[in-house]
Amino acid sequence: MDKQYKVTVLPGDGIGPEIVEEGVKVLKQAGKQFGYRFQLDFGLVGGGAIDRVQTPLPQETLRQCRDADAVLLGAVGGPDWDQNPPELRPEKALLDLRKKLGLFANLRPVQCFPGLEESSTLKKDVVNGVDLLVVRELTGGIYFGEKYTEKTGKGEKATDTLVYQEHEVERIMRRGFELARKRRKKVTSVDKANVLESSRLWRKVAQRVARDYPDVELEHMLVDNCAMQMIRRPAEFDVIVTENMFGDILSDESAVLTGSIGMLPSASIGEGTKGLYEPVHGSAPDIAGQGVSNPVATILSVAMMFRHSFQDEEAARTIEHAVINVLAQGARTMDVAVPGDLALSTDQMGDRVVEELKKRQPDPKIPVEAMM
Ligand SMILES: NC(=O)C1=CN([C@@H]2O[C@H](COP(=O)(O)OP(=O)(O)OC[C@H]3O[C@@H](n4cnc5c(N)ncnc54)[C@H](O)[C@@H]3O)[C@@H](O)[C@H]2O)C=CC1
Ligand SMILES: CC(C)CC(=O)C(=O)O
Ligand SMILES: [Mg+2]
Repeated sequence: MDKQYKVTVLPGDGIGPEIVEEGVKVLKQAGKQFGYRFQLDFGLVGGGAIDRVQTPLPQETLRQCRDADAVLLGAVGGPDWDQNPPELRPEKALLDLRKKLGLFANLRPVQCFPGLEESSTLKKDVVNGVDLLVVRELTGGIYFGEKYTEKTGKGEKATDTLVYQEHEVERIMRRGFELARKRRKKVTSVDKANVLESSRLWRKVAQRVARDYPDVELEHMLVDNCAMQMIRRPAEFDVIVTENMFGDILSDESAVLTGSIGMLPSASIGEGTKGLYEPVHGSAPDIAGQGVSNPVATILSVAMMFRHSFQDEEAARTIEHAVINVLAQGARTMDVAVPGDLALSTDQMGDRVVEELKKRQPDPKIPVEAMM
């Protein structure tokens, strides 16, 4: 009897549709190999939704996502909508979706895969062996606080507020410690406690939660220092737990460790198994429509979907190994190619992963300890 799941697919804007197409290919192939029957529902989101139905997150899309076991999203945004008012910004769809689905934990694994050390602009011995996980709080902080602009005698004044409640910090911190337990048992809690009140609460909660995990080491690091250490000695990090905006910025920075932002997947999860899976990058308007974008971040996000939403570590691992193998064979899209490489197009890269996946039957020798 096949395992049945509903997956809502939201391609979005810019390179979104092209990378999602490759993600769906891999989803279908892995589904075939591991005994799944998927119901795929495609929906509108972001700029495309604004153009069609005058809202970035249509009610119908929200319903499709609520109804699904998992959501696969490409990216939203682009210059066409940059001058829109806040309610009509494509990015608002993402914030609303995360909040309304209760997806407070954003997991962003960062690994430098064998062979890609050359693609990083950092020295080989710095990126060698990098394997860290950014656990980013996703439904609080400055992205969700009250914001407004007012006119004053001295010109316009703009306000954004950064608010965290203790329970919001506690649940993300616990998630980070639980994940660290399955990894190398170290949590780096990143804050700006020398300046911000919300960071002082963050640090206090981190210390309290740490008492329940005596087997996990806790270190605190200020975010400015973390930004430096991440490209100075990245292999020393295991799990980084941090608030929404710091996590957003640090995870883009970590792309340098992997060779490209096109290599970074993410899973946004809450209390249950429902999740939203999307690459860390945006809609890349500068390369959209050329068929040169890297679909690996989206494909690895599909692997995370198998791991978290379908609780299928073996299928997740098999997809990840297929990616690792094709990279080891020299398959590269433009963003990770080095001089001498013949860069593959987006769909050629997706096809290579699918072909590699077909070769691998479920492999009992794959270690089952969780990657994240
Ligand atoms: N989750 C989402 O939907 C996100 C959306 N955005 C939106 O995307 C738009 C563009 O934002 P940017 O700041 O330019 O960030 P971006 O991540 O879209 O692009 C930054 C750079 O990375 C490159 N890049 C990104 N993904 C790539 C891939 N898969 N393969 C190869 N190269 C890739 C781009 O070509 C660009 O040079 C904006 O409207 C922004 O608001 C930004 C971040 C996240
Ligand atoms: C609202 C998004 C565009 C924020 C972002 O850059 C991200 O989640 O990575
Ligand atoms: Mg971002």
